[in-house]
Amino acid sequence: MTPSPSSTSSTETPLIALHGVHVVHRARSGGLFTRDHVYALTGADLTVAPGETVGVVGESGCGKSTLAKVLVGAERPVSGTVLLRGRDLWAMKPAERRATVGRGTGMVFQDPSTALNRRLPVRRILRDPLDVHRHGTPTEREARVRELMSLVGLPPALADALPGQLSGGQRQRVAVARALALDPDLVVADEPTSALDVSVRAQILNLLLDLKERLGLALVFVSHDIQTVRRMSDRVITMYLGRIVEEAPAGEVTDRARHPYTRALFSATPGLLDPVDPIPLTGPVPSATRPPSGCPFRTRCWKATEMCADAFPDASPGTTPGHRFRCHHPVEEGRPTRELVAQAAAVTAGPHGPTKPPRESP
Ligand SMILES: Nc1ncnc2c1ncn2[C@@H]1O[C@H](COP(=O)(O)OP(=O)(O)OP(=O)(O)O)[C@@H](O)[C@H]1O
Repeated sequence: MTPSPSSTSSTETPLIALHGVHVVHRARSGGLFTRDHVYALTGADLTVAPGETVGVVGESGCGKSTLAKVLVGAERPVSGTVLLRGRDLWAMKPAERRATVGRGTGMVFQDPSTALNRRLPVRRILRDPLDVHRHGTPTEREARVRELMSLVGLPPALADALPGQLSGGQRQRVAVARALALDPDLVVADEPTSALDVSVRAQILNLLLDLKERLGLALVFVSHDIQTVRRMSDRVITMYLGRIVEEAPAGEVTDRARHPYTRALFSATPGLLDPVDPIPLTGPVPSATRPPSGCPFRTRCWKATEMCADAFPDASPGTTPGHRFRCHHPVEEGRPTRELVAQAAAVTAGPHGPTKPPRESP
């Protein structure tokens, strides 16, 4: 999508902007590289404004984690630019990039058990980024560690605990504190609660929202849990097979989304819409090593025509600011989901038969 002022909430410089970003991996099979390539992210354009919360949804393997890693400079695009406060990350020398990314962004990963060094006590885990980036004096670093623990609700007594001695929720609080150590403007949380017990998920989500408000952070939140993404975000990005196909204000994304895939995805989320069957789609998700030409969703889309095979559509604006979609045959404005279910059911009985988009478990 061509970046436009509509993709940020105001005319201020975006905190981070991706322009035409492509990420391609060598495919692996049984641990060995093959000759195939995985098109993990294709032509991604995205801006995040200071203080904004952007949710990212899409089926497994659509490129959400890749997008998250690109945003924190952990994945180098094969082409395209990543601008942090207007500065091109990949045009910088490595040391400058590490410093810029380290101070400007923080990342919270899915599983704190693997993301934290098991041999280091909490105090050392939190000091590490401060030491690496030579933040203040040693005394100030110790004070910052205490401040971070208090910020995320960890009692000081846990400073000498090892990750293995903490509960899952406490470990994720340590991971959040580490992401905040250098006072970043942007935190990217990639499935921050999916490895946690259901009972502590809400606590971690509330912590992230609270910190975001108190510290004025921008938050990019990747999750399979569509309900939560919608509740937490200002804007929701829908991805399909490496492409950003729609971005919409969170209040619009359920039944005012214009991309057929977004509508199908949300129709398959239990409890989100009035009782309505999922929109049936044709066949499985194609392989990311051989994405269909043009619009990658066309092989499953009930609205696809020949033109969808020719070119990936340009971005079209929705009627509200911040709403953009890429579809040759968008869903008509305001068309109820139940009518789309009937429409799709009438055309998806192809050779593969209709399939439901998979229900992603929270
Ligand atoms: N390092 C890598 N080497 C090879 N392929 C990769 C690598 N990282 C990701 N991929 C592939 O790139 C595609 C996008 O992966 P990514 O992890 O970004 O998707 P995702 O939407 O986050 O998936 P999930 O929801 O399952 O975590 C997938 O096909 C994945 O198998």
